[in-house]
Amino acid sequence: MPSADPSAIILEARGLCFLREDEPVFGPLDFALRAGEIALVEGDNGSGKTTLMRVLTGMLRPGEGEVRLDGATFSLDTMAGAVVFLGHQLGLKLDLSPRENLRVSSGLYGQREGADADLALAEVGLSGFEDEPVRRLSAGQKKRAALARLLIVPARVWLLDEPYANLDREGIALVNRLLEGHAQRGGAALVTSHGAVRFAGGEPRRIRLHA
Ligand SMILES: Nc1ncnc2c1ncn2[C@@H]1O[C@H](COP(=O)(O)OP(=O)(O)OP(=O)(O)O)[C@@H](O)[C@H]1O
Repeated sequence: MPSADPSAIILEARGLCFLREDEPVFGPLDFALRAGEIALVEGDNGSGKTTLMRVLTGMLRPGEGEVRLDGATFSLDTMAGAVVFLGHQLGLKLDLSPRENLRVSSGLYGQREGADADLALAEVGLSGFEDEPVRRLSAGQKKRAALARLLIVPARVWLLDEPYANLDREGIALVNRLLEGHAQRGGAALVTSHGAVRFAGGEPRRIRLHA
């Protein structure tokens, strides 16, 4: 990951809209996320927070406007490996263990220099559960297993849809710790949350969606 250059825009949306049956779900939306920045995406139920995340990963095509990564127009090629999405569906293979799931993730998205699966699992509080099939883990432990992926893959942009859901107070602090470390390494993140979020670094940037 490059060192943090606070002036470098990593992810940018310009006049971004998503249309469903010609009706806008959100937008037009403009924002620029720089290295080391974390922004909270806010909006009422149904305002399009999850849809925005899906557009930014390339799973959905924007109706209008564009997404830029490092100044280049979005394409699945430029996003691959640079962006990681953690959504309501955690993307875990239930028959595999947390350790095996991390191996699958690094096979698909690459591995950050110096990343270590067991250290990542210890950091998210899953020591002793490394080899347990994921289906036997609690909802909070499953969430932690998915969060460990963030410590393994090299992506500079994290898109986290409701990362605090199913987590206790300690888990919420863990998410904040992961975000803080990511920002310090020069990464950027967009986070949605229904609850109040307290980032250790103070008030987060806010991107507001209107239903
Ligand atoms: N697959 C779909 N087909 C049709 N409409 C959909 C689909 N997914 C979402 N929608 C609609 O698109 C709008 C935006 O949904 P989205 O899930 O992005 O909102 P959200 O802000 O994430 O909501 P919440 O806060 O409730 O999670 C809503 O009106 C929703 O009903």
